[in-house]
Formats: sequence, C-alpha cells, structure tokens
Amino acid sequence: MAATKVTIPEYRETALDAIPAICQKVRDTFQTHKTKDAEFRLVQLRKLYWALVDLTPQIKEALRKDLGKSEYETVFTEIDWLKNDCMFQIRHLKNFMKDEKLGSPHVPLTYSFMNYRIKKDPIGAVLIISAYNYPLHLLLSPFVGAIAAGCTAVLKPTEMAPHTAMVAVEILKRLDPDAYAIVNGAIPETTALLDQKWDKILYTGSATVGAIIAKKAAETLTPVCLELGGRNPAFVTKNANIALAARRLLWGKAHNAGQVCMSHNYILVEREVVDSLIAHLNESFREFFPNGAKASPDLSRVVNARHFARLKKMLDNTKGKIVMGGQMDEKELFIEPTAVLVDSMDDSMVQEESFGPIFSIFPVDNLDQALGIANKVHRTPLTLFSFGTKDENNKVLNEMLSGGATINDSFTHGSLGTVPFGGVGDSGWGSYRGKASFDCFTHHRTVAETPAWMEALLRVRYMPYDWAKLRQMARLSETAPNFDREGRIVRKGLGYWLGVIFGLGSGSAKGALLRWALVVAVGYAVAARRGMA
Ligand SMILES: NC(=O)C1=CN([C@@H]2O[C@H](COP(=O)(O)OP(=O)(O)OC[C@H]3O[C@@H](n4cnc5c(N)ncnc54)[C@H](O)[C@@H]3O)[C@@H](O)[C@H]2O)C=CC1
Ligand SMILES: CC1=C(/C=C/C(C)=C/C=C/C(C)=C/C=C/C=C(C)/C=C/C=C(C)/C=C/C=C(\C)C(=O)O)C(C)(C)CCC1
Repeated sequence: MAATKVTIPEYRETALDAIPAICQKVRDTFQTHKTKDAEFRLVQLRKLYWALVDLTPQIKEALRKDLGKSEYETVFTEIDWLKNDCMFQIRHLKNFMKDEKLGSPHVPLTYSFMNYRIKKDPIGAVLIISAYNYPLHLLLSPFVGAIAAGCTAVLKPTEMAPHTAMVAVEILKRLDPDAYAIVNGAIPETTALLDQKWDKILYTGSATVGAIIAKKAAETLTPVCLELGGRNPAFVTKNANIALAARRLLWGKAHNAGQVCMSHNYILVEREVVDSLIAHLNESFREFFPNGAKASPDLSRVVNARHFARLKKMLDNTKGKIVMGGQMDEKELFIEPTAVLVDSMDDSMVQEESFGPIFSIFPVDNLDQALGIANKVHRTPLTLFSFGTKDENNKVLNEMLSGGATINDSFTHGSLGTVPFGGVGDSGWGSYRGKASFDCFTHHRTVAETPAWMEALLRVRYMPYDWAKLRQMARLSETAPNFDREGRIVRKGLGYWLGVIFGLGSGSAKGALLRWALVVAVGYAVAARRGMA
C-alpha cells in the first residue's frame, strides 16, 4: 500500500499583539462556568483522543523531522501515552470530581453534623509551557489534566520542535476554541504570555528558565508547577547484578537519545566492579545496535546544533576516558551513546546536566563515599537509581532525596503515566500524571455547612464567654495524652487502655459519660435521617 503523503503547515509564531486577546478569551470562557460541567470535560477528552488517532501520521512525521524520533518511540511514548492519559481521565473523571466527605479522624464527633467535605473546584485559566524532548507528550499530558479538572488553558509548545507545534495546532482545532488556545513562539511570546494573569502555570524545562517563570509568577502570586531537570546519579554496588544494571542503564541513555530529564547523568560504581560494568555496557551496546548505533532506526538524534555543540563541549572538556561509544556526526546531529570514565566530581561530565546520550562512570570505594559525592553534586535531583542489596538500596533512599527513584532499573517510576511524577527542591515543584494531573489543576476546597438547629450547641463560641461551656467542650473533644513531659510513652496498663476504649479517649469519667451521650445522640440522628428510628 502506498504511503499517504503527510503535510504539516509551516511553523508560524503567534503575533505578539494577538496574545492578550487570546488569553482574555480563555479567562472569559472560564467565567462562563461551561468548562466545569462533567459532560463538557468528557466530550473534550474524547475529542482529544480521536484527534490523536486521526492525526497519527502527522504526529509521526513531525517527531521524525524534529528529533529524528523513531516511529516506535513516537507511538510508545507520545501517541499511545497520550491516548492512555485521555482514557484514564475519561474512566475516572466522575469519581475524581465527587466531593470527599470528611469524617473521623479529621472531624471529631462534636463537629459531625456540619457536613465537612472537600469540594473539587477547577483552578481557573492555566498556562502550560513545555520542553522539546517529548514535545507532544509534555504539552498535552498536563493539558489532559487541565481539561479533566475543568480549567481553560493556553498551551505554549516548544519552538525547538516546530513541526510538532504545528500538529498541536491542528489537534487543538478539534476542541472548544473558546476554552483552549495555543500560542507558538519562543522567548518574546512566552514573555508576553507571562505578562498575563493566570490561575496556575505548569512549566516543563530547564531550571534556569524555571527560575524566570517562578519569579514572574511570584509578582502576581500565581501558583506554579515546575517540572525541571537535574544531575541524576545511579549507584551500583559490588553486590548488584552488573550485567543487568549495565543493560538497564544503557537503555535509559539510548531511549530518546538520552534526552530524558529523568535519565542518569553519572554512575557511582564500587571500584571492584568498574571493569565488569564497562564490559557489560559494551556488550549491551552491541546487542541494542547490532549494525552500529548510526544505522539503527531506533536511535533518535540530538534536537539541534546548539544542543549538539553543548554535548560535544562536555565531552571535549572532560579529563576522563571514553570507554563506550564516542562516535558523532554533526551533520546528522548524531551522537552515539557514550560512557566516560572519570575520577573527579569536578569533571564536566559530572557537574553538567547531560540531557543527551552521554554519561560518566565514577569509581568509588564504597556506598558512603558515593552518597557523599552525589549529595554534593546535586542534593535534590529529579531521580536516582540504585543497584545493590535491599539494605544498600534502602540506605540510598534514606540518605539521598530525589523527585522519584527506581531500584534495580532505569526510570521505571517515570515510565507509567498513571502515577505522580515530579521533582523536589530545585528539580521541580508539584507533580502531575494520573490522578495527580487532575489534582494539579484542582483546588481542594474545604466546605462546611452548619445546620440552623445546632445554634444552641454552639453557645461555647459566643460572647459573653462561659468557662464551664469551654470545659464541657474540652471533655468531649480532647484526647488524654499517653506521654510525659520528656516525650516518653507512659504505659498505664490494662486500666488505662480500658479507659481509652470504654471512655472513648476521654481522661475522666465525666468526659466519658458526655461522649457516650453524644455518640447515642449522633447515632440516633443518623438513624432518623435514614428513616430507621
Ligand atoms: N521534569 C521534567 O518533566 C522535564 C524537564 N526537562 C528539562 O528541560 C530542559 C531541556 O528542555 P528545553 O526545552 O531545552 O528547556 P527550556 O527551558 O529551554 O525551554 C522550555 C520552554 O521554555 C521557553 N523558554 C525558554 N527560554 C525562556 C525565557 N527566557 N523566558 C520564558 N520562556 C522561555 C521555551 O520556549 C520552551 O517552551 C532540561 O534541563 C531538562 O532536564 C525536560 C523535559 C521534562
Ligand atoms: C505479565 C505479562 C506481561 C508483562 C509485561 C510487563 C511487565 C511489561 C513492562 C514493560 C515496561 C516496564 C515498559 C517500559 C516502558 C517505558 C516507557 C514507555 C518509557 C517512557 C518514558 C517516558 C514517557 C519519558 C518521559 C520523560 C519525561 C517526562 C521527561 O524527560 O521529563 C506481558 C508480556 C505483557 C504479557 C504476559 C503477561
């Protein structure tokens, strides 16, 4: 069958003077409240799903042109990923939207008639700015969350993947044009967008630009979700399965040509197993690329000449020795997955974020030394990886913080679209994916409702204050401590525990009586409401 010719419109930046009106429109649409309706959200998500299906040839072609992305990875991590995102929200939306009733232990018995609950409100009109490495996925995956949450949105795709940006325009044409819009461009257009008032901004990209976004957002106290990068360490101890560690870590740097914010920057490996790790990395390299990396249809290219030059400079500046790969071709923006053996934490291959197919191997004496180095290089990276015994892996998790972590593999924690994903500290603020995507764009509003008939019971809060009422209230609601002034648990034997159980947590007989009276009253009222009393 002859392949259908795919056309992608030429990249066009949005006119700067059109941007304020575009933003005003989505803000106004939010105020119409139409995007809050569950059916509206579902229809938009369904339309997005079918747009992804119908525009699959355009998406594949755009990603091939922008990143030399293999068709396999485009389907796996962009198209299917986003379709799954839509289906997940479609299936669970009504459940996510439901009010959450607040009962024990959050609401004590005394407050139980006030119908405490959490109402899920869309946060408003949001701005989503994305990075180049998964240009459609990183743009639309948060967008799915924004639609599900009932927000309106403006999307700003990366200008570094211009074909994908134009396909995104085509996709958006299938959705409600008043609720969602797309603005194309680079720094001037993003700056114009940031000059507008948003209810939330979700930004994916470098930490440097992340700081610009956060600063600008702070001027208007706009909340931000930042998905940033990091210098991610992998720990390999002598007790690890070295062949498996090598194979899995190489995958993490070959997938999307290592242009993955989660992939490892450097491997801290115990000295005894360095040679074995290098041998196994090379063996896996030959297995993944039997005809060489350049000939492989599976290896993406570096996004552009600037990033190629950046990666080349990291390799030029290293004092280490290349122990795997090393080939490159500027014309094709091709860099082989490359490992460099280094001996200093000041090496360019350790200090700079690779965000490409290159990484370093740093021999260490033991795990304590490795953790000391990693915590100095970057204390809160986006991810970390640990290959060792159960105790060693737990030690790594306990002694180093990261946005996410995978034990015994490369970024498995970030390969599933239904679990929360995000950084910590300077690798990111907030998270999204799965229910977290819905929550990211939702305000969880605590709502209470006080029935009129309760007025007499509320006497305790009104002036003139009455100490006796306050004591009565305390007897009903305070929990007696089981610890002393030194913070030690005071074990009081069977008598104490019987008191806790039969006295409903009260420290006195009077308190226990009052509590039982309240339980009976609440039980009676609930039964009456259900028509049983
Ligand atoms: N945590 C995460 O989910 C991810 C993080 N990243 C990080 O992103 C970086 C690579 O992505 P890039 O696309 O190069 O990031 P980038 O920060 O250069 O660009 C991201 C977005 O910011 C905009 N932008 C660039 N400079 C700006 C400025 N001065 N003012 C306002 N907007 C500006 C761009 O137009 C683009 O849409 C790496 O550091 C990587 O670790 C990348 C992908 C995912
Ligand atoms: C049990 C049976 C089966 C089991 C199959 C299993 C367990 C399959 C496991 C597959 C895995 C772990 C696949 C991993 C895929 C990785 C992906 C898709 C990576 C995605 C990476 C992304 C999206 C990166 C994002 C980067 C970002 C956000 C960034 O840079 O910021 C069978 C075999 C199925 C059947 C028999 C029973």
